[in-house]
Amino acid sequence: MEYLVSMEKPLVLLGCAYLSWKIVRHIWGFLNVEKEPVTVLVTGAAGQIGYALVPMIARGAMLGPDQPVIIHMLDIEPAAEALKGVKMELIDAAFPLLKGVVATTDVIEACKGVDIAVMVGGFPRKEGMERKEVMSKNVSIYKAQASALEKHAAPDCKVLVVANPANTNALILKEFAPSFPEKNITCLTRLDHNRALGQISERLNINAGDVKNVIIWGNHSSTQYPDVNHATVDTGNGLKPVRELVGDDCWLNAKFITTVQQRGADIIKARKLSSALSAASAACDHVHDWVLGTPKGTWVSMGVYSDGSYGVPPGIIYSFPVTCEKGEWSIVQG
Ligand SMILES: NC(=O)c1ccc[n+]([C@@H]2O[C@H](COP(=O)([O-])OP(=O)(O)OC[C@H]3O[C@@H](n4cnc5c(N)ncnc54)[C@H](O)[C@@H]3O)[C@@H](O)[C@H]2O)c1
Ligand SMILES: O=C(O)C[C@H](O)C(=O)O
Repeated sequence: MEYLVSMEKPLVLLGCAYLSWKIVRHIWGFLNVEKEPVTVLVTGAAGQIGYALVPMIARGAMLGPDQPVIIHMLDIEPAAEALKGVKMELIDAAFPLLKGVVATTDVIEACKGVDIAVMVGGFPRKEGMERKEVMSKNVSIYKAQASALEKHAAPDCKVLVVANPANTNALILKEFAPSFPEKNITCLTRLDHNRALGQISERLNINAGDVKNVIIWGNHSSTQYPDVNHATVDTGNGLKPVRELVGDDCWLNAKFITTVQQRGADIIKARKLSSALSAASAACDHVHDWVLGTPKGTWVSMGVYSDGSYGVPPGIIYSFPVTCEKGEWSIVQG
């Protein structure tokens, strides 16, 4: 009884604080007060992915339709003119959410105060190459840019590495920016995740939005393992396992897996250039879910720092199923 009486006051105070917070939020929304802009860095912004990505960010596809943004774009000197052109086009598109654009070849200016860094700068592979073959060129970029990010970005900056080999570049960034929280450095395997959703939806002739909970395990390379063992389809009449609906384990265990593993190479073969619009879209999905949260009952794939889950050696960047809440990812267990 005494215990309950002693708890009464703090509970009432907590209740009042919660109510006041709800009222302030309500009035804030009612007055339509604009949010503070979030600063997003895109490196390699004059390249193919950059060109597809920056308008998506400026339109709210990454951080939501009510979140103003400032975009910092970095590229190297030979691409400076092209970068200037991208800036001109961003201005010409008159995006209401876009509150500022910086286009620069100076890595320090680019990294200053950024809240989110999407690291696309680097060289893509050509037809017939594996992604690890661009390692010697690209890894040195990530060594050099790690310390600029560490020194000049916002302290809680979230980093998404897109440039290949993505897991390795993210690991290098983590090694060379030791004060960055490990949780803040991730790499893109959402493109592979979305490709898996796309293959299932094509096979079943349904909308990709009705398929969920595929998993990409491992590396953004041909060794990745696309897993449908827990994937489901929303049939409109409850969730059904993908395996049951597809009803063809031979396809799921062979062709489906190699198609997802080799999709990047197939696109290079067809386009003579590596994937760009799907990569940009996946980068938006990755950051969107990381910052704004994954829907209830849904996980996504992200290349994250391994904590030893599932027997994966700790300290490497590995793609796991994750859920996100309040800007933090956690590996789905079990
Ligand atoms: N993880 C994924 O799912 C995924 C998907 C598609 C592409 N990629 C990779 O993304 C990278 C970019 O692809 P792209 O098609 O946009 O290539 P791109 O060649 O069209 O553009 C890359 C840009 O990076 C710039 N750059 C080079 N060095 C730089 C540096 N030190 N700092 C800043 N910018 C620099 C280049 O000048 C160029 O403008 C490649 O490594 C590609 O393989 C990854
Ligand atoms: O395949 C590539 O080299 C580009 C990218 O990693 C992709 O998966 O499309």
